[in-house]
Parts: sequence; C-alpha cells; structure tokens
Amino acid sequence: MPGFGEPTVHLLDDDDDLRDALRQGLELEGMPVELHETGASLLARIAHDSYAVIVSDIRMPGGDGLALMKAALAVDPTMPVILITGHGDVQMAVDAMRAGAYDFIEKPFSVSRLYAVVERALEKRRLVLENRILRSTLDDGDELTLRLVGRTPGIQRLRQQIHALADPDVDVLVLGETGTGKEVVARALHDCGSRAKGNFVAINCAALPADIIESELFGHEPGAFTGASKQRIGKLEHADGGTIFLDEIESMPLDLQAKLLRAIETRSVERLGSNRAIPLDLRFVAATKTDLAAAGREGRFRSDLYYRLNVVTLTIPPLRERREDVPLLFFHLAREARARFRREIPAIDHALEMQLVRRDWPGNVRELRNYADRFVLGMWAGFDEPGGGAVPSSVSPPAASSARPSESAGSLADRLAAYERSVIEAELARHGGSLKPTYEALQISRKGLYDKIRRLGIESPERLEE
Ligand SMILES: Nc1ncnc2c1ncn2[C@@H]1O[C@H](COP(=O)(O)OP(=O)(O)OP(=O)(O)O)[C@@H](O)[C@H]1O
Repeated sequence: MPGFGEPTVHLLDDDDDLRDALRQGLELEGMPVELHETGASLLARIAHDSYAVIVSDIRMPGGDGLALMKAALAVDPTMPVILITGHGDVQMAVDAMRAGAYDFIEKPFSVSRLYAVVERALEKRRLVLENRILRSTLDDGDELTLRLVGRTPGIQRLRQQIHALADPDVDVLVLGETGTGKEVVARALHDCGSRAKGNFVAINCAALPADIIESELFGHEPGAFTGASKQRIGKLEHADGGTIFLDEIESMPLDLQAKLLRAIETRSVERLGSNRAIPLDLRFVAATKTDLAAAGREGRFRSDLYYRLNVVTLTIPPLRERREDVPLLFFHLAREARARFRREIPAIDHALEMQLVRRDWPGNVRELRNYADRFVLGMWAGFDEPGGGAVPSSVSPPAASSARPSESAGSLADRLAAYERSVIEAELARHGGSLKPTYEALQISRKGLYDKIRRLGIESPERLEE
C-alpha cells in the first residue's frame, strides 16, 4: 500500500541544468522529486510506485514525451502527466491534452508557474489515492468491509465468518481485547442476517450494578420489588425478533448467570415478579475480553454457561497482531472524524504512519480512534506515554530548543544567531528535513528559510542535497 505522504514528482528532461534547477525549485517547496534521464527509467519506477506525478519535456533527443505519457497512462490512467512544450508549439500542446495530459506548460516558464501546476496535480493525486484506498476496502462493494476495516488475513477471515454465521440462528461468543471491535462484530452479525429487521439491543454487564442488571435484562411487573411501581419490559424482550448483545459477560453476577442460562436454553423470559414464561425468538451474542474457561475454573463464571456460549466463537486479533491494518484504520477513522467535526485531515506523512504502525495500541481501535479524533481536531501533541513521541507537524507547537540563548557565549548577535539556528534545526528535524512544513511552522517565507539556512550554516537537509 502506498504511503499517505506526498506523491513523488518524477521529472524527465534531457537538459541537465534545467532538470536540476526545476528539482531545486520544487524541493524548496517541500515536494519529493526524482530525476530521470530516460523515459525507461521513469516507467520502471512508476511500475512499482504509481503514487506519482510526472513532469516531462515533450521533445527530447532520446525520446518522445507523448509516447512516455501514453505508456504511463497505461500503467495508471489516473496519473497526472504535465508536459513541457516548446514556445508557440500550440498544436503539440493540443495533441498532448487530447491524449490525456493533465496540463502542459510552455517554455520558458518560471519555477513558480511549474510549482502551481504541480501542486494542483499533487492534490488530484492525493484525492485519487484516498478514494482508491476506501474503494479497495470495499472488496467487491461489500458493506461489511467499510464497517470492519482491515485487510490483514485475521480481519478478512473474520468478515468471512460473519457472513457465514449471519443467517444460521446460532448464538455466538465474540472474543477480543478491549476496543478491538467486539460490538462492531456483534452488530455486523445482526445486520448481515435476516434478523436485521428486528432490534439490536446491547447491554454492558460491567456498566450496571448487579441489582439493576436483573430488571434491565428480564424486566419486572409492578410491585416486584420496592420502587417497581410500573411494569417494565426488559432488554431480552426488546430484542425479541432481533439480537441481544451481552458485552463483558464475565461481569455478570453468578446468580444471574444461572438465570441467563435458563433464558438461553428455554428461549423464554420471566419478568421479575411473574412466573409467566414469555417465549422469545432472538439470537444471543456475548462478548468477553477475559479467559472464560479460566474464570470458570476459578469459580467466577459458571462452566455450564461457558459451554453453552462457547459453541461458536469469533476471535478478533488485537491491533499489535495486525499492524498493517493500522494506517488504513487511522485513515478511515480520520475520515469519520472529518465528517463529525467538519475539519480537514492534516497531512499524514510517512514518519507518522511508521510511528502509528510501531505502537502497540493497548486500547486497540478505540484508542486509535481517539488519536484520529485529536489529530483531525489539531489537538495531538504526541503519544500520551513517555517515549511515545509522534508529533504530527501540522499540530505541534514549535520545538523547544536544546540550546537556549543564555547558554551560548559571545555577543548578543552571536547568541541570537545560535538560538535561531537551533530553533530552525529542531523544526527541520521534526519535519524530517522537509522545507515546506518547516517554514510554515516557523511562519516565515520559503526564501526567508532558505536564506537563514545559508546564513546560519545549517547543514543542508537531505532533500536539498544534490
Ligand atoms: N475493524 C474496525 N473498523 C472500523 N472501526 C472499528 C473497527 N474495530 C473497532 N472499530 C471502532 O472502534 C471503537 C471500539 O469498538 P467496539 O466498541 O466495538 O470495541 P469493543 O471490543 O466492543 O470494546 P470493549 O472491549 O470496551 O467492549 C468503535 O468506535 C468502533 O466503531
């Protein structure tokens, strides 16, 4: 899967000087650029990584820009190709546009003109990628893949199991650590099957006090206990015709476990204060993050209920066992956050993606979702625990400098220069040597940053090196 960072600008021109000047101009704007002397090398590159924009001269001694463009569009018809035409070469420009060029630019041109065209093309490329990733999660237009996002084998298997279990009326036990998506799976089971017309009723057994769970689940008749003035229909009855989801089933009090087992086996419920059994047609889906067998051995969970629930189980792997899903999920959750908060998604660069993948995510998708929300709200200043360290460029405050002005020796001018230098170096390091986010964060112009880099003798960031 391509990264979500910047697409690469592939530049092909037979004029060495022009090529280098263009590269420097675009790199100063923070665009990743790769130079090519031949169309063949360019095509070989994009065959492996088509997350790219092409800028090519149309007339070259060793090749033809139009032919190159056609070959590139054969690799990926959505690839933006910008062709450089000779002055007054109107017919050539028209032909290029007809043949599918994204735009053309007439010689002589300024770097800023090229930058403007490439910037638009990059934007288009990003959008195409976004849509492609989302569509690819759909796997043949399947609704479930948009809800249960992930492409790792564990998640693909889970989706197949959900489809397979959607209609047979079996009860299901969902296993997974906190925040892995157990409720998502339970809802998917409900929505994919014929019970979708009925209610999906969820109850978290850990969230309610023991004495309340009973009447919540089973309902009660008036006068069943002190304070029960009216009849109350319980969650099990509400779920009649649909699905009851019993989350954190391990927290169910032992005496209620026996009553629940009876309800499961007899498919009926007795409200508190009544002996009348009300027949139910519902599916039980229970979920737990603990080892119920061990809880059974320790006397905390009834073994008979465990065996009854454990007939069909679905296991959701934790995020640390499916790290490849993390960028996709983060992107999906950020898009959800964008819709919820009506904010744009800041750029997700490669460095951030790597940090997301490396993290263990003890709170799983729920924790990832919190970070995606904060990221979109511009309120993420790094991971919570010490050493976590991801600091998305667009939301981070300027780096605290290691060299404070008072620590450097010499004149006021020297000390200020040392301080300025350390601030810029820290900011450059924070952005992986990329200039654009650096001068934006420092709120100075591109030229201003470039001048300071030269004046202060700051080591050229990698991207500026020849
Ligand atoms: N594969 C997934 N794709 C998209 N969103 C997901 C996925 N898995 C989980 N989520 C989202 O993560 C959050 C937590 O999911 P959910 O509440 O289902 O977890 P859980 O395992 O039931 O949590 P708990 O253990 O606390 O009961 C929800 O916002 C859910 O929409």
